[in-house]
Amino acid sequence: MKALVVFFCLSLAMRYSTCVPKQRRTFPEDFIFGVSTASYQIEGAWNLDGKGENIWDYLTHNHVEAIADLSNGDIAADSYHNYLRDVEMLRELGVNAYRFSLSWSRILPTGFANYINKAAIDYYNNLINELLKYNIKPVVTLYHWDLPQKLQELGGFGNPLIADWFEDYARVAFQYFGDRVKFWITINEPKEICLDGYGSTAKAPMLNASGIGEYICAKNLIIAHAKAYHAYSNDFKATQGGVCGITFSVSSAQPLTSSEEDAIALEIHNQGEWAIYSDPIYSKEGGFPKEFSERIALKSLQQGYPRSRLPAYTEEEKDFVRGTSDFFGVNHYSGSLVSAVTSNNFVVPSFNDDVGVSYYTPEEWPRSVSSWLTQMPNSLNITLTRLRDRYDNPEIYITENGWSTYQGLNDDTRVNYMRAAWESALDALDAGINLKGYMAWSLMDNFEWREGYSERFGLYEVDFEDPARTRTPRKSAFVYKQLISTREVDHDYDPDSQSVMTINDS
Ligand SMILES: C[C@H]1O[C@@H](Oc2ccc([N+](=O)[O-])cc2)[C@H](O)[C@@H](O)[C@H]1O
Repeated sequence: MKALVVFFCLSLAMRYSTCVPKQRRTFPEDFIFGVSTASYQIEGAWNLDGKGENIWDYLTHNHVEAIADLSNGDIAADSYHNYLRDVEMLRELGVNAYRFSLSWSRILPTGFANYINKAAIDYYNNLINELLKYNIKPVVTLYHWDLPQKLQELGGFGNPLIADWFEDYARVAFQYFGDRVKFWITINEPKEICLDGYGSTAKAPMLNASGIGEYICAKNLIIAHAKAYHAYSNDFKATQGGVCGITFSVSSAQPLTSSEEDAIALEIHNQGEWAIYSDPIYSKEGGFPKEFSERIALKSLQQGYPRSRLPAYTEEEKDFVRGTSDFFGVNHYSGSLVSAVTSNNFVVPSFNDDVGVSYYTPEEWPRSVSSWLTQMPNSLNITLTRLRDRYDNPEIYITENGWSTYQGLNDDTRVNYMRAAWESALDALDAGINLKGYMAWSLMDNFEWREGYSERFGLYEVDFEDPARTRTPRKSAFVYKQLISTREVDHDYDPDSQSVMTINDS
């Protein structure tokens, strides 16, 4: 009888794929499930207990109009005072990792390592100890965009000395927290720091040195990362036994057509968007990607510059940087189709003009409330496959992945997006991609940079009108909790967004 049913189902399945129950696949036992946040976006306490000013404090206080809702991160989710509740939320979700960042200017108020702020050390020690009490692995980012303002006034990532300043800061972090922190991420998203902050006005410090600033930053930043990596591996790794790496934002891109021109456009896009940051570390050749470098060199000459706007890596620098990461951190959100056909209406010089491609997102792809974030089918797997093929299957952690909504607890669009991402991650695992963990962005609503609080990325909603900054789980929080406890994606599970979260500590 059973055989008959299976036969009946299988033959029908050829026409109606829904007849056969979808096979549930399982994430590996040792898979890391976490959530991510960043210091400026959640901590608040912008000037308490000796913290120094950073570039987001400076921007939001001196150019109020730069933020969509005229807000700032002065209080944000007030995690400086609410970290115990934050850890309680992590226990509710059942995650085994929490990615957060250290505020450089809280630890070193001047930016330099001449003076260490004890209150900052106490704050992060308390948070780390609370996490470890519940077996939650601290995944610590040293730099998530909040540069001390004093260092910005000295040029920030435009000044090659940033590499020394960053190494000094990293050493302080390793020294004070490395006995308990075993997973370090030096820098979050080089592209957003350099292109948005130095090549345009999308993020602080809004330098807008278009076509030049982003490339100077690209090299200085990666050398800074490498200095911190070497400091860790030379002086801390043997005794502390952790890993150290870096995280890139890598969106998903496919060619719009099967033409050779679009294939070339896709490769140039990939080189410009992320490989100019990751090739120096992960490619065998080292240094900036060849075609992109040649393209900028040629354009620079045509534009009358006596040398390329993209600074070169010396052979010594290439050797210093190559191999400086124990894993590949990926922040993945969105995707698009890339075409060689462009309007050529770009500012000159600029990164957009240098890349010279155009982007298309089909109408049917779901859209979030963020202009840049759409749900491309199978996008995570496309991205991970590309990284596997380019860099010989490195160990990969998804360090951010998430979706924005407006305020409200019923976040079905986020649930759909995350389930699709998890299925895509399972596809990647099935294909032998060396994926070790997934961290959702974000644990809770927070200050979304120039969008302020108008775009919400939290699994937990934060009431920013409430002085207590009450946190309430959204539907997606329950769905993520279900995924973590079963390690399977259950598309039928439909939690009531008002249900109460419980803690099942093991
Ligand atoms: C929502 C989070 O975005 C991260 O940054 C970005 C920005 C843009 C893209 N993109 O694909 O265009 C990806 C990631 C950021 O790291 C985090 O802080 C959040 O703001």
